[in-house]
Amino acid sequence: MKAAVISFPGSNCDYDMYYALKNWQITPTIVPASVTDLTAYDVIFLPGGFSYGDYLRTGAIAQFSPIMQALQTANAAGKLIIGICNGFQILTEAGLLPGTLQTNQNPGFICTTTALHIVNSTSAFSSAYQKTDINLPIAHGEGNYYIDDEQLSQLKANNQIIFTYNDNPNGSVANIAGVTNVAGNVFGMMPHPERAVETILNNTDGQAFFTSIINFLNQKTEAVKA
Ligand SMILES: NC(=O)CC[C@H](N)C(=O)O
Repeated sequence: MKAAVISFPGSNCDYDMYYALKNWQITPTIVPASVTDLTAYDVIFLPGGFSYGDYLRTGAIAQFSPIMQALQTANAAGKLIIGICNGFQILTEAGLLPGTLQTNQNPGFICTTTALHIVNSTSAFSSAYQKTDINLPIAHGEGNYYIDDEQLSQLKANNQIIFTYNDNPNGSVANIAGVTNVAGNVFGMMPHPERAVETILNNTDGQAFFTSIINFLNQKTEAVKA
């Protein structure tokens, strides 16, 4: 199983993600945002950070990177595309995920651990969780998820909301922390599962996130073979 971890100028969680993925049956490669072909990869991760210094608006410049056309192609092929924090911001800016990430309701950078509720436990990103509530680190200044009422109804009707905050730290509409696209192959979340994969980190609640993805990819491979 091959994973691309896209590195934008200003990404700072690319090696955290690379390190986390190495614990699973997955071979990660750091791929610069100047690359235009992602066909070699089974799953694509957009890590956290401050791509292009968060200038103009977070993710606003990254959406014009050469890699974005390859991401659109990967999406059309139904590949899993996962954005964490800044990656989530980039995916909304690029129109690959609905909604947008705004400045936190109380402006300022929040760096803490927060409780999340798993709303949809059957997705490719949550199916391995054995519990309904988990704790994950957050670290962002623009994590306030906004979506209008009409699109929010669609998110709910299609089960696209995967994680919500128990104690909404940034003012997100409907406490939303992580969503998928309609097809369920593109996912973004503000919290950082890659920072919660080992006991030495004092939090292993991110493990089942990666296990869910691996299980999904393995089932997909088995289905193709059959
Ligand atoms: N950890 C991150 O990815 C930072 C996210 C983003 N640039 C913000 O501050 O909102």
